[in-house]
Amino acid sequence: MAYASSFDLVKLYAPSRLNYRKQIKQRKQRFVVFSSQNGAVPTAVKKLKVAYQGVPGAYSEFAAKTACPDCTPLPCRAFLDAITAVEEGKADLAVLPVESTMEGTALRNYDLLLRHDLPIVQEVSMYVHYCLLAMPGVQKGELKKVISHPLALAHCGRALAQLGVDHEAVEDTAGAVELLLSNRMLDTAAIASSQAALLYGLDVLAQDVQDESWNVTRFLILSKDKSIPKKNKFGSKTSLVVAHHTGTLTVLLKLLSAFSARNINLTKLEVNPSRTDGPVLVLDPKEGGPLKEFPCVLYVDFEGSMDDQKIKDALAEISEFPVFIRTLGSYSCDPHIYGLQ
Ligand SMILES: O=C(O)C(=O)Cc1ccccc1
Repeated sequence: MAYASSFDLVKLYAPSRLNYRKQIKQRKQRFVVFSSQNGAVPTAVKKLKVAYQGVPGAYSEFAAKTACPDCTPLPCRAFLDAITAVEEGKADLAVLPVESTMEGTALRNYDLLLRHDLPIVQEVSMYVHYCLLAMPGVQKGELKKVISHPLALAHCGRALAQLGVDHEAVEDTAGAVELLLSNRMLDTAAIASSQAALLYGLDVLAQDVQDESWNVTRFLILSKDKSIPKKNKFGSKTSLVVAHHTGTLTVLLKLLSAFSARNINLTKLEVNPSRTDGPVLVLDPKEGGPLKEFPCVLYVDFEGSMDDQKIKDALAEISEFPVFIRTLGSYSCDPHIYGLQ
């Protein structure tokens, strides 16, 4: 299992509830010492650092370890910080959740993809099942509030309505758990994974609290390295953004005709018009800044790589139109849906 090692560590250094922060620190230190004893420092140095938003136990951390089982996950406060960590060379890769079966595209995270120049090098899809967690001994009837990541709150709307308590968004699911612990909140629950319950020593008040049992989130792994990753047995996939100032319908027709003429299979096609907060901003890596403004962009994923001639031909045909096309990355297809255990 991709993340078995982290749970072994949890057992070894199971945090006592009062001393949690200190224990986590010790856990990290012990881990580094452990690495350097086994083949000296290079083992630790060579490990890829994968930046993710959240604290240990966040779903993005599981995605990082699934994509890259030997990596050292680097917790970051916000998704933007994870991206900046890669841009500044503090991490090798960043993990970004971009869509979920229940909520569709995470537009804010897509905005980050568009505004930065970090190619997608891998995709990971994971089942996301949530638990309602509280401080040991707290009963459901004592709850006044539930806190979690906005996506998790959205995925659990029905359970929240049934509970009939307030809810509040915080940075990430595991961060919500940490907040409960550090403030000893006895009237508040967190929505997070069962692994976060284990890791932080909280009680599980309810399991599978998401509205749908089939809840899959797709994460993208970003890198600074611009070379196209090698194909695997499932072939390649490419993500593009097609931005334009003209009629969306005409651009869509042009795109569909160029792809269908070459039997290129689309796996995502989404029209994203500008929102109330202004036009969609897209970085043109050839020109650097400033960001280009568009009233509408299309998100397009398809099977094939930018190395394939028929893909190049299709894009050349679409480019006869006044559109701005940016490749977000060609990467190996991964049709597998991973679980947390
Ligand atoms: O908050 C987390 O744990 C995250 O990693 C973000 C997230 C939240 C809900 C589903 C997938 C990712």
